[in-house]
Amino acid sequence: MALIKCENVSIGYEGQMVVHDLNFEINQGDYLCIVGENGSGKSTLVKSLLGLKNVDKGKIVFDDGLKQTEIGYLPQQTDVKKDFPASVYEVVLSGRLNSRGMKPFYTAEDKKQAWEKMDMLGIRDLAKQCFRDLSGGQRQRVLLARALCATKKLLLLDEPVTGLDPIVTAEFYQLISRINKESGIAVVMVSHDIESAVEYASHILHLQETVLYFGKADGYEKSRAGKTFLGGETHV
Ligand SMILES: Nc1ncnc2c1ncn2[C@@H]1O[C@H](COP(=O)(O)OP(=O)(O)OP(=O)(O)O)[C@@H](O)[C@H]1O
Repeated sequence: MALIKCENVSIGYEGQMVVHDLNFEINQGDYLCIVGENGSGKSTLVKSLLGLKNVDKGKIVFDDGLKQTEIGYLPQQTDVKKDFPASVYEVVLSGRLNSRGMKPFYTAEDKKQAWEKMDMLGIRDLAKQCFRDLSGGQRQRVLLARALCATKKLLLLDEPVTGLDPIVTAEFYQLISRINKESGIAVVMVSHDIESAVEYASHILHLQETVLYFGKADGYEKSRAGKTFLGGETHV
């Protein structure tokens, strides 16, 4: 059973459709990269997957016990307050907010999860440091640990490597790949880095108003959309 199934989904702003007739699904353990030109509707789709924006037509079905509030989300860097005056530990722990319900304090389990995720991402030593003093790569690890605190099933990452240098970018991709393979958490990543998308992802969703390609990553290179996009042309 799919974790998320989009059935004939159209989404727009004030009646003006940005994407239409989207059909695709995300299953447990998948690593889906959403690619497409600037303005093709990737972030709009992400907002709807997170329940922050209603769809205008069709429906998004959540299954396999996944609740929308249990998606671990790593936002675009432009949406992150980089001067946030909190420690790394506090930022990671805040990933537990959604699962806490109305409880006023973090539980021992919340704290255990935060330390576990920091260990998993190799950032335990940074726990007491202020988030705003970190490098871009360290900050992304912290935000990834926070996203992991929020989910057991699905990570949603919106352009997570923007602004990172090539070495840190490669490390970040390997980290995501390891989490996906070892813990079976499904990954949905919006990316402009099409070559890495094909290298690491299991599936590709190419958007341009509608779905130009949805399927296995290894079939994408041979598809018309893939050949054009990978070849550097912009329109299919
Ligand atoms: N709040 C909004 N109100 C009106 N139009 C919007 C709003 N947000 C986005 N749009 C429009 O929707 C279209 C899709 O934008 P979106 O940000 O989803 O694209 P994207 O594929 O994520 O782009 P990028 O690759 O540049 O991040 C664009 O034409 C954009 O101008």
